[in-house]
Amino acid sequence: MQHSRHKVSTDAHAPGALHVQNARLAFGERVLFDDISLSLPSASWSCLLGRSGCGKSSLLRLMAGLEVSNDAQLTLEDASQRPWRQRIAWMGQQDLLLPWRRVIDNVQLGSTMRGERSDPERAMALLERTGLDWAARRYPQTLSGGERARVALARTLYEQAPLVLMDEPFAALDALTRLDIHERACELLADRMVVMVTHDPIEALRLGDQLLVMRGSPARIEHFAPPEGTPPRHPATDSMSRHHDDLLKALTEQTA
Ligand SMILES: Nc1ncnc2c1ncn2[C@@H]1O[C@H](COP(=O)(O)OP(=O)(O)OP(=O)(O)O)[C@@H](O)[C@H]1O
Repeated sequence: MQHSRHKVSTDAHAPGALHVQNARLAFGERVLFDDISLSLPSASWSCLLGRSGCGKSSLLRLMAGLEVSNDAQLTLEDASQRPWRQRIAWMGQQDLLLPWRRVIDNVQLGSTMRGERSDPERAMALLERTGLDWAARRYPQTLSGGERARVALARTLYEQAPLVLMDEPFAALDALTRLDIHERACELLADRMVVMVTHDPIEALRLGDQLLVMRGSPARIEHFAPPEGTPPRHPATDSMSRHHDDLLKALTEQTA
């Protein structure tokens, strides 16, 4: 499959970069993280990894404006100074497809829920691009897990949001289906800024322009150099194996 992801500059000052600044989140006495700042270059994937419970999903939710703690803060800013909250799409581990709506109606769900006019032609074009045009009139429960994940991807793309936040979106899929959806997601999201939480180092090494390892308490973010080459990188190369070993070491090392 062809994909159009060009080499991404991870220069924080590159035009179009989005800056996450002064992120802080505490639940009562427990400070999950404090003063985290990072930059998301335009048209790039940033993969967020770290031990279970370190705060990855919480940081993502905070970016999406979904975090509920009273002690939470974060600034999202780019050169345009336009507000970001309305320009974010979310894709989680559960596909959340409504079983009583046909696939094409699930793709257009966002506009339906906002009371906006739907665009069935665009929804259909997205289903074609995810290889699911044949399933447009079907109901979600008649599809496989991988097909449902592709519908969820089409629904995310339908939103046309420049920032896409993904919380382990492919975790429930088997390894081969995951490799296939990596290729599709990489091509289809090539022009977006993606932040993806994942537990899978291979997934991060395959897709990430930027690898962010979260660790410590309160958690900090450390940058881990991605393998050479343009995503989606082939999973079985010497370079991938080396980076995999190093990334696992970084993930399992205790911080001082
Ligand atoms: N609303 C909440 N109130 C209190 N504690 C919370 C709340 N939400 C999350 N936490 C705690 O914050 C910590 C971080 O949770 P979070 O889901 O962000 O971790 P994570 O790194 O995504 O973990 P995992 O990889 O297991 O999904 C956990 O210890 C969790 O119990």
